[in-house]
Amino acid sequence: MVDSFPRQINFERSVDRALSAADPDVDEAEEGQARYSCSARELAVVPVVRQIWTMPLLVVLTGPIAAGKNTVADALAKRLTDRGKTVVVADVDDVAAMVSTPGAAQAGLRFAAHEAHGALVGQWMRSGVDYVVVVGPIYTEEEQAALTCALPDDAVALWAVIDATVAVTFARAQADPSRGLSREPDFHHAAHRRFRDLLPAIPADHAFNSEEMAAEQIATAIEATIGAL
Ligand SMILES: Nc1ncnc2c1ncn2[C@@H]1O[C@H](COP(=O)(O)OS(=O)(=O)O)[C@@H](OP(=O)(O)O)[C@H]1O
Ligand SMILES: Nc1ncnc2c1ncn2[C@@H]1O[C@H](COP(=O)(O)OP(=O)(O)O)[C@@H](O)[C@H]1O
Repeated sequence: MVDSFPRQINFERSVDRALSAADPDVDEAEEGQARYSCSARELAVVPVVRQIWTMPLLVVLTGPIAAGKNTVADALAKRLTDRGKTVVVADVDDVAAMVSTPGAAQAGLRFAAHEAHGALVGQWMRSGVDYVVVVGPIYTEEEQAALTCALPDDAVALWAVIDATVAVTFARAQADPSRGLSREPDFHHAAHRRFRDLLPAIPADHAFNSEEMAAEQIATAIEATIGAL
């Protein structure tokens, strides 16, 4: 069973960082402005938030193979586009699939695919879209850095883990004839173990158990979180 464990949201870290950089005296000023309905600290947030919101919000969906990341990404994208938002969905595997036969892994280009994906996402984060939804096995610190190092300064990211037990993910993979490697027991279990071992180092703001929540429910919960930011 997987708990839902909200952790510190990166957005809050970004605002705090920007606030302290913007005005070191803001706490003192706040004292003198207490009679106004907006404190100096709240007023100082306005330009910071405006600066942050001129760029897309990044939503990162990671988790084990067949946990439901792509299904949730599609459901979230549909919900957002139904509200008139523009959404880019960028899956690491789609970039890895650009390496022709025998493929990225055999050619030793799996990590290069993460770096190319990071560069691509970095460019989309400088475009006029409203949301960039990233999907992929972004587990290690190096895989995380391949994504985050190309982001604009002050990019705001919400990280969500979509999780399920290996018994369930393996059954799902087995049931999908369009899958290749991930239907093989040894590969699937080793990849799942890698995720499980690295999970504590993933900067997850939320984790969702796709055995307990339908994809639509998970997408709704993520949409509510980003709506509240
Ligand atoms: N080398 C390597 N290391 C780690 N993870 C890997 C690797 N190769 C494939 N994958 C993950 O396996 C999923 C895709 O497998 P498939 O069976 O659908 O296709 S394929 O055989 O890779 O073409 C897909 O995960 P999901 O998107 O979660 O299903 C890939 O991220
Ligand atoms: N709650 C759920 N959320 C997302 N996918 C689910 C859920 N329950 C079952 N699934 C199924 O799991 C399978 C794997 O989903 P997929 O999105 O391809 O996983 P991933 O992208 O993590 O490899 C799909 O057949 C999907 O319909």
